[in-house]
Amino acid sequence: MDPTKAPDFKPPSPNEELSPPTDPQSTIPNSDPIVPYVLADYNASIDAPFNLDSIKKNHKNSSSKHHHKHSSSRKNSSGGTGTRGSHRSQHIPLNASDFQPLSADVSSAEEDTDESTASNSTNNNNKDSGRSNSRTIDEALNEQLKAIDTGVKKYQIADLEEVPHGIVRQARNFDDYEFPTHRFSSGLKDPNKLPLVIVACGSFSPITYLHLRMFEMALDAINEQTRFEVVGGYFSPVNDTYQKPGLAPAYHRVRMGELACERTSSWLMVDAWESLQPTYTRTAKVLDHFNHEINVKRGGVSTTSGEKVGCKIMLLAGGDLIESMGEPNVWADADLHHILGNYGCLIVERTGSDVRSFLLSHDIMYEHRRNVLVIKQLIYNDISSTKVRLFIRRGMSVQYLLPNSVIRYIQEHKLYINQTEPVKQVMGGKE
Ligand SMILES: Nc1ncnc2c1ncn2[C@@H]1O[C@H](COP(=O)(O)OP(=O)(O)OP(=O)(O)O)[C@@H](O)[C@H]1O
Ligand SMILES: NC(=O)c1ccc[n+]([C@@H]2O[C@H](COP(=O)(O)O)[C@@H](O)[C@H]2O)c1
Repeated sequence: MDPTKAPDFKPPSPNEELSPPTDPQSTIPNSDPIVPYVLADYNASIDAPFNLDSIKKNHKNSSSKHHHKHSSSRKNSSGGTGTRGSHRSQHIPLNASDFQPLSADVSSAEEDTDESTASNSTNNNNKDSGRSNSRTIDEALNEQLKAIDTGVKKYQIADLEEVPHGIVRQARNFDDYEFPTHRFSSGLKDPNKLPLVIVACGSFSPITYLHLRMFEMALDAINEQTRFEVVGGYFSPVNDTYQKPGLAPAYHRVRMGELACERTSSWLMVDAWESLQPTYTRTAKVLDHFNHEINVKRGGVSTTSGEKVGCKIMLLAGGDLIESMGEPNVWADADLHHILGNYGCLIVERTGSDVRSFLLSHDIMYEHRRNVLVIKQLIYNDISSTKVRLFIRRGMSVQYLLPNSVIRYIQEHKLYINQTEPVKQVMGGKE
């Protein structure tokens, strides 16, 4: 847990500012904030009814603004949105009156806007637009409500545990490393959404059902509360030089992650890049690596029309990790601005941590609050890897805390049985 123990960790001295990663910020897409709310609006629904006429008006205004601003440089990450980029899909509404039309209305609204010199005949076709638009909206809303499929979705069924099938493996050394994309959706399914990749950094020693659940909770929150579409999810196990007590060798942690992802999920992957680095890599740099692989090397993600757009990358973390951002000398301010401003954070609430109060009290977090989505655990899960390691050491059952394939791997490789972590620390540390 304590990065100050990493061999290359240098606490920032009062006179020295730890610089953010050196990757050019220009490669990070100008993605909009994850949460278009201010805290005061917290319970307002992003999908509240909207006024199509005002959308058209706003869209016209903003499109003309876009034409002028097209070449303008990137805005301050904490600043407003909606004026950057000329493409509709890069616009995330900030106010209820600013919402995009439902999918059924997008094309007509857009056609109207794009053809700013629209002929009279087009206008004539739309002469009873007020009435027909509101009818269309109601119809579309009803259709959408009907279309919300209830029940367990096919992709959520975790029945792969006992099915014998191969595991996509990451290389054991950096020379053979390849960025895993076998479950990455290269294209968006919804024309109204923006692509998002979720990255969880941590020890994962071992990976547990809580770590896997975190992604599912994040997926639900993103689908329900934002205009983003998740196109991939990655675990990035920390490097061995992190030297946290109980850290199994990175090779094993990566393999356990792969087993867990491949056998219980249909969309999660493990990226070994961080674990294969010669030294500890700060989280800001890890996110830059994902940006490089997805947005620089692959050019982003295709929309339904085949055009490529930049993919937002967000850090998924538990409340404890976020609270560590307030501890002295653990995170450099420049890194926090980089992570929260250029990427963003999905924070899963953890028992015992008051994330919302922390968000209010932490200046940098508060500054970037629109890029932070706090995810409430509706069913509390507090499985701790530390306790799992203790149970294994004591010969106790860990069944139903982690996937069977991971339990078998631990048995086969005799992991965690000879650990020397002080029991007091294990039992006291997470409470
Ligand atoms: N109970 C929990 N609720 C929410 N997030 C959690 C919980 N446990 C771990 N996390 C998050 O999972 C990520 C990976 O954490 P980590 O590998 O340290 O798991 P852990 O179970 O806390 O491990 P350890 O017990 O070894 O510290 C971190 O972002 C951490 O905040
Ligand atoms: N300065 C930093 O970049 C910094 C500080 C603390 C933790 N972290 C990361 O957070 C994660 C913490 O994981 P644990 O909860 O397992 O300790 C690790 O991936 C670690 O690299 C990064």
